[in-house]
Parts: sequence; structure tokens; C-alpha cells
Amino acid sequence: MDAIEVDGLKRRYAKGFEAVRGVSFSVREGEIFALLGTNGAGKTSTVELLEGLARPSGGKVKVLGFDPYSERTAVRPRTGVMLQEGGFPSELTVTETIRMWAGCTSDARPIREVLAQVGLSDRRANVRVKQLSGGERRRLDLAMALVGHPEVLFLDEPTTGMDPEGRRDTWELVRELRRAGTTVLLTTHYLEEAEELADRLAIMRSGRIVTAGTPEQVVAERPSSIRFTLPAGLAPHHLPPTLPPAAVNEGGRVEIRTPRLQDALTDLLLWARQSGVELPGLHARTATLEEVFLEIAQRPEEETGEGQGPGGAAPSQDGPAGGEMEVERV
Ligand SMILES: Nc1ncnc2c1ncn2[C@@H]1O[C@H](COP(=O)(O)OP(=O)(O)OP(=O)(O)O)[C@@H](O)[C@H]1O
Repeated sequence: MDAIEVDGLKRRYAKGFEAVRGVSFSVREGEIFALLGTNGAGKTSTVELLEGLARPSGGKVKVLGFDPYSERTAVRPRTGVMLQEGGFPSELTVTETIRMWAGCTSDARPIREVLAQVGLSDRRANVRVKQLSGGERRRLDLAMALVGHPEVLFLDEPTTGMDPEGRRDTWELVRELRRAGTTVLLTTHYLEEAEELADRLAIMRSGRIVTAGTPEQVVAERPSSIRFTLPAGLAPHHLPPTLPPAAVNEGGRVEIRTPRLQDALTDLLLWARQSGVELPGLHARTATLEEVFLEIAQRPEEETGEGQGPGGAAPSQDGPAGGEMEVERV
């Protein structure tokens, strides 16, 4: 059984705006799955449905085999949730905040152990929440999500506001959790974070998943590139005819874009050896996640089937909830 199963999920807000428009994916046990997308793509709206904070207006969600909304009592104790805005009482200290939360959690872990795990040292334990830095608050958010030994962990932009060291520590912690068998679903704006952590990922735009797969599968959708400087006396038409057309900039730098990097590179290198040609600054690489992401973000609306802005649509007829019951983000 998959830890998370999402099928045709939809979420419509009160005025009829559909923020999630038929999303399907699954997350295997012990896997890290990243949801990516531009601002307003619908990541948080989706994750909140998985967390059981609202009822879908269409489609199905199962977490650990249960409906997280209607069977909340079965799911909630087995999941950990790190929201985008923790919203802690600012006058409480770090320890008091966790203690309060641990009091609502059956089988809570020792507070010091959890604080050590997220890198909030003893020195910070008695500091008031309002005095924490943005990155320290994210660590406290994470500590709260970890208090109850979660089997499934939802992390909504876990490292936003963290310095590079905090980010690396958090990545290592997430990897440790995976090694211990925890399933992790995270949203992030940092493509490097998805590349570092995700076993599989999905990129959303305007409430839909545009592409999904392992990071390797997703970048394989875009052509790879080969670059070098054209040696003096040579023109692009001297290159092997099997290569795709080369673009040459004013500095004589050549770029060849190809979906078949290994074949193109082999042809180029064999030709260079046989012709006794040096290729200065030779550089070959597959596409990056950033390139895929930007290409999706920049696609014209008609190619993504969009065209419905917030507040602009009439409520559709499908789904049990009609206009959604609004749930405040806590
Ligand atoms: N409570 C709400 N009522 C109406 N519309 C909402 C509500 N919350 C979010 N939206 C709209 O739903 C769309 C998706 O928002 P959502 O926060 O899920 O996106 P996101 O991908 O998480 O964005 P970000 O990366 O900025 O966090 C946006 O157009 C947003 O304005």
C-alpha cells in the first residue's frame, strides 16, 4: 500500500475559485516526494487536503489507508505537520511551546531529544518564541512535527528563512528520517532542495500537475546541452552532420541542444579525434530542474489549460463539498 494516494483531487474556495483541479499522485512508504510550483500553483491547497484540514471538493485522498478528513482520528496521531506559518503564542519559550504541544500528543518524545534533533540547543530552550530568528522558528515548527513519532511527515516549505547551514542540517535530518522509514511529502521553492532530497517530485501550475517523476525522469524531458568554443578556421558546417544544428554566439561559443546526449557527444568526440581538432571549454550536461521549472512557468496559459483566475469562475458541479468550508491556516 502507498502511504499517500491522491486521485483526481480538487479544491474549490468559497467564491468558486478552483485552486486544485484534478491532481493525482502517490507516495510510497519511506519515500520523499516534493511538490514544486510557482507562487499560487496550489501546493499548499493540496497539502492541506492531505493533512485533513479541509474536505476536497472532488477526488480522493488516502493517507495510511484512511481519509484524512473524515477519518482524522485514525490518521492524525500517525502524521506530523509543519505548516508554512506555525503561529505559536509568542510569549511562550521554546520549551513551553513544545511541552504544550507534546501534552496534546499521545506517546510524545522527550522534549530535549526533539530539540537536539532539529538543532535548537539547550541555550535556546528558554528563549521566547518572539525572540527567535525566522530560521529558528522553522526549526521549532519542525520539532513540533516530530514530537509524535510520525510515520508520514508533511513539510510545507521547511527551510524558508534558514541560513545555508540550517538548510543543510535540515536536509540531513530529512534524509535520516527517510532512513528510519518515515514518508515525507514536502513543498519547496528551492529547486536544489528538491534535487537533494526528492526520490520523486511533481511540478504544479495553476492547480494541475504538469510533470512528475524522479528528478532524472523530469529533467530528461528537456534537451541536454553540449558547449565548446569553435576552433579557429572552423565553421558550424564542418561539424559532423549527425549532430543537431549548432547555435554560435559572437564569441564563437557553440551550443548544441540534443535529447540524445551520449550519442551526440560520441559523434562529436570521434569526429574531433579523427580530424585532430581540440574543442576548448568542452562542457556537456543534462538539463537542470531549474530549466524544466522555468520552461513550465513561462509556458503560455493556453498550453496549460488555464484561464481561470481567482474569483473568476463559476462554481463547478462536481464534488461533495460545493463551496468549500473554509479552514483557517493555523
Ligand atoms: N483561503 C483562500 N480563499 C481563496 N483563494 C485562496 C485561498 N487560499 C489560497 N487561495 C488561492 O489559491 C491559489 C493557490 O494557492 P496556494 O497557497 O495553494 O498556492 P501555493 O502553490 O502553495 O503558493 P505559494 O508557493 O505562494 O505558497 C492561489 O491563487 C491563492 O490565491
